[in-house]
Amino acid sequence: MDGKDEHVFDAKGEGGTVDKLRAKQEKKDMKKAKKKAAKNSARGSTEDTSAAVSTKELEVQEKVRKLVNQLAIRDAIQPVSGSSSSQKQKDMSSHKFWSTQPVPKHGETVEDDGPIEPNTPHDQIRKEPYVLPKEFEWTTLDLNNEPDLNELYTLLTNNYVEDDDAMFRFDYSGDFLKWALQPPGYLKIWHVGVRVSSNKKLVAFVSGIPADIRIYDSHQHLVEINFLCVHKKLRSKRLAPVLIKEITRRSHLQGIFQAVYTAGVVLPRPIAKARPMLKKDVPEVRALLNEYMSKFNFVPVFKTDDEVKHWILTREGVVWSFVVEDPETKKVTDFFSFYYLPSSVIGHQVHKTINAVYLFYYAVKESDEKATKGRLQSLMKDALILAKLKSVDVFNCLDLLENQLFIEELKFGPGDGYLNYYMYNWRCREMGSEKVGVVML
Ligand SMILES: CCCCCCCCCCCCCC(=O)SCCNC(=O)CCNC(=O)[C@H](O)C(C)(C)COP(=O)(O)OP(=O)(O)OC[C@H]1O[C@@H](n2cnc3c(N)ncnc32)[C@H](O)[C@@H]1OP(=O)(O)O
Repeated sequence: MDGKDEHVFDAKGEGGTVDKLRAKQEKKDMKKAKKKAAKNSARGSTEDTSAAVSTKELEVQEKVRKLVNQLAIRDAIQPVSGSSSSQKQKDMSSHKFWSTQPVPKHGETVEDDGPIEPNTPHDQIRKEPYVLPKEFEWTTLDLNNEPDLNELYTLLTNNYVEDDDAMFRFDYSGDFLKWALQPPGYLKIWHVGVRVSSNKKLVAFVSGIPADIRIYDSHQHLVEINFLCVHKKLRSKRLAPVLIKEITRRSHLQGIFQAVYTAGVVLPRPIAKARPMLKKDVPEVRALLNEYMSKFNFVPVFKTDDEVKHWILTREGVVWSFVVEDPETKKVTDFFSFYYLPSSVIGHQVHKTINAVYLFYYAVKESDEKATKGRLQSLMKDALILAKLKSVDVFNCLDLLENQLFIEELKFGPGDGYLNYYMYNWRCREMGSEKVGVVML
């Protein structure tokens, strides 16, 4: 790492609440966009004039972009094919890091399921953190501490996942991050950050949360890895492998040797019957969800009501859940949920944010596919209407669970990318997306 990096990180203190930081970021983006517009203006018109003249045109362009790009970020995470370097599958020998890890190799045929390497005995697990380049130091973030949360928000909002054209970047809110990273049983030591030693600026992060998963017939208590992020100015310096090794070490110390991660992306019932899920619905929703999940091969196992309360129950501005109950028995028959994850529009003069929601967990209770299809279509229509009422621009979903039963009929625009699901230190047979029930944030 050369001395230039330290210079770059002579950051001014970035205090304030997450909202203030967001406003500050928007101001910064606006300034940048204006500068860019002035630079691009062929006639050399002033910044204000060029903005005024192009506003209408930009709005039209934006509408089209919204439609075309609603799935672009997902594609950026893991595109199917194409010419950009991020889209190419490297051969195993050129994966300097991944070729050393217990993961199945490209092209390997897997016929049986099980760990790839045995658990390391506790006394053989490295006790000291991995060594970072000398300018950096490890930090454990405390997300209940406002400054730590703000720093994480700032790092991610400026450096996390973008689409290929660098037009949009995920903008996870502080509340969302707390929800995603503090489920029941979470461990602070799995919120791993890297700071510049000289000025303590947070420049990289990776997180783990505990999760229970069933994959085929195997129930596992494992770690779910997410929010791996390295500051843009520090890319391609092999910091990511050190972060991954460190979160692996911290998982091993807790006796956990498997991980899951992704890389890359209504029936004739009126809306009035899909009422917000209440605390009292938690036990029924848990039972319904676990039962519904039994059809799939790779699913979360909600062991306690607390987990359902944490993950599914509505938190305004983060996640919404609705249940349908039988008017006579008052039993919950179906439920669905979606989470709110806006994307920043990078450097645009007019539009700052795309308000997007993503379909999260749902369950329906029907005996055959035809009935399930009708039921799901009706439920998802309700979900779309409810999202619209919340001023959402885009409703996204993947093609996992039974989403194929409504995607076409409800006119979802197809994406052309895939979100790849991975298991660490676990070999298992491949499965189609219709067998996947795990939804990751
Ligand atoms: C038992 C417990 C186990 C726990 C651990 C389980 C595994 C968890 C795995 C992590 C799950 C994360 C889940 C999420 O959060 S997915 C979200 C990932 N984050 C982003 O896309 C945000 C924007 N990008 C960045 O911040 C950086 O580009 C990142 C940090 C992604 C890489 O930084 P950088 O660009 O500066 O690269 P480098 O020079 O340091 O390192 C290059 C090496 O890193 C490999 N690489 C690149 N991207 C990813 C990626 N998304 N997953 C795994 N590996 C990745 C790459 O193939 C190469 O290795 P190899 O090809 O030479 O071998």
